[in-house]
Amino acid sequence: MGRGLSLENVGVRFGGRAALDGVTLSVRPGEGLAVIGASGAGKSTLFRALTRSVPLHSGTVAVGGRDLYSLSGRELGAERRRVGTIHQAYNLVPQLSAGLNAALGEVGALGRSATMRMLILGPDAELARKASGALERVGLGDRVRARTADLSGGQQQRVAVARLLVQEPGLILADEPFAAVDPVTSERVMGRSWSSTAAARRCSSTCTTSR
Ligand SMILES: Nc1ncnc2c1ncn2[C@@H]1O[C@H](COP(=O)(O)OP(=O)(O)OP(=O)(O)O)[C@@H](O)[C@H]1O
Repeated sequence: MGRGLSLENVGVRFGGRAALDGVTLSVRPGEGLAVIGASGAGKSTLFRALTRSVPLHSGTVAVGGRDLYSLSGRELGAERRRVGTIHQAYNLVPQLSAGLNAALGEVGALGRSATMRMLILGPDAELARKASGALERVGLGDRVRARTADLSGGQQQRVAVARLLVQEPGLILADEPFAAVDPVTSERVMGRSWSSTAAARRCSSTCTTSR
């Protein structure tokens, strides 16, 4: 497939035990896919296979028509900028405001000195607008200046989603992005921020959506 995500016969083993075996699926641009399964079924392992953080025992993972596991370090860096991920640990900076945390989504595209300037002086007007727009989309438009540590767990999780939206990734990979968010809010955030397919709206566990 030209664009989107495609897995063919993917297998991952830990110490000889199969955590994934023969996983084949594809997600076209604009589609969302939720992966739901029992504890220990391999959802997080699938997420790690999609981010190339575990070696494959078999099969291929292609993103945008390119085999993810055959990319060089440099190519992978460029590819990672197109792929946004949300982990179960949100990795926010608690002392910084929600707005600045959301703006940090842009860091991959900024150089080191521009990042330092942003941390010292704050984001420029355009990035600040982008960050508050993303916070608005996750229902936190009124908390842009709030210290992230003072937000609830679910609000912090939404800040992590906003940071991802700032990246404007071509592909979003998320491992339980709404574990700490109530169903009504997660439905609203999904509806505003992600692909509006029924599958994406139902996504509550590990999910992928590509645009
Ligand atoms: N680093 C590892 N070393 C050894 N075994 C592992 C490792 N990571 C995962 N596993 C095993 O792989 C299987 C799948 O684990 P995984 O974390 O992917 O499950 P999950 O579906 O995400 O579970 P949960 O919903 O409980 O988070 C489990 O049997 C687990 O013990």
